[in-house]
Amino acid sequence: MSASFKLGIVGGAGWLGGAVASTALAAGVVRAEDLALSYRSAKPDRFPGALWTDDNQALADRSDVIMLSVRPQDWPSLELGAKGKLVISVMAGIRVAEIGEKHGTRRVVRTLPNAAAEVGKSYTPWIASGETTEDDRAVVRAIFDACGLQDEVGSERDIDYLTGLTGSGPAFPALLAEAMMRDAVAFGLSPDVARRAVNTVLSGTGRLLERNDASPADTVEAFLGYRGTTAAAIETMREAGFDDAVAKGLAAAFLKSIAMGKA
Ligand SMILES: NC(=O)C1=CN([C@@H]2O[C@H](COP(=O)(O)OP(=O)(O)OC[C@H]3O[C@@H](n4cnc5c(N)ncnc54)[C@H](OP(=O)(O)O)[C@@H]3O)[C@@H](O)[C@H]2O)C=CC1
Ligand SMILES: O=C(O)[C@@H]1CCC=N1
Repeated sequence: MSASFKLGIVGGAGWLGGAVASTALAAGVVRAEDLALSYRSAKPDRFPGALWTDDNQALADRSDVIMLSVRPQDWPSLELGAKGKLVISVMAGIRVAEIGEKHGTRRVVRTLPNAAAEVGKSYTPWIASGETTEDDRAVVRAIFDACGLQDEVGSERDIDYLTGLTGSGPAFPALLAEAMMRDAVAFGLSPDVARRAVNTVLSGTGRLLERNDASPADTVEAFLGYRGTTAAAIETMREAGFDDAVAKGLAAAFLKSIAMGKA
């Protein structure tokens, strides 16, 4: 990877673009003076030393690496020529070939980070077009190593699947937490106590899994082994269709990602 590169984030005012910028700056992957971000509505007041612009072409012209971080429905109207430069997309659904064709480059990387990029804990799968160089790959690895873990995967089909599994992934423990919290409040706990309890369960579980790097099946098995309260709960949840609901949800996300690419 070249020692420094100029990064331009289209849609950098948004959630994910801002999260990647913040994490990449904190990790020293990019310097503030080499960073440009574009906005559409309001100019944000963050990232001192970086350039904010509402001119996407000016951003592209001053950047070596252009990250596309607008919502997929906003991408068709985005006017931006990248003239053979490295374009990294974080957009759900949009295919490598379409991105290359629209922006005039064959150096395209399609990634799918998640919201935990904000705290350096994203999982980011990615796939590169044929003309992407080893230096380009090093840039992608540097940015997304700073955001958490990254893997180059074998097919866009894998990206479509992982869009649900890990791109949407943080929403699923949040969904479980919301259901747990609603149950706790219905039981009679105060919302404050319920929220502290449930959030602590989630963050504590994340830390445990990270430290032990255990297989989830081993973790569940260890809890089932007590034949106590946890086994009573897990077996009842499974009988009520827990595993099936998860599989159906992931299948819906996979199909949605494919459909978004065809729209
Ligand atoms: N958030 C997440 O967890 C994840 C998101 N993604 C992908 O990341 C992309 C961005 O998502 P996210 O950050 O959450 O969405 P946001 O809506 O938070 O951010 C998108 C930003 O793009 C801006 N924008 C839209 N059009 C333009 C334009 N032409 N020029 C400049 N800025 C523009 C929007 O401005 P305005 O304020 O005017 O709308 C907004 O600030 C999406 O494609 C999504 O699929 C992928 C994985 C996870
Ligand atoms: O829900 C979405 O479409 C985006 C992509 C993955 C997470 N958020």
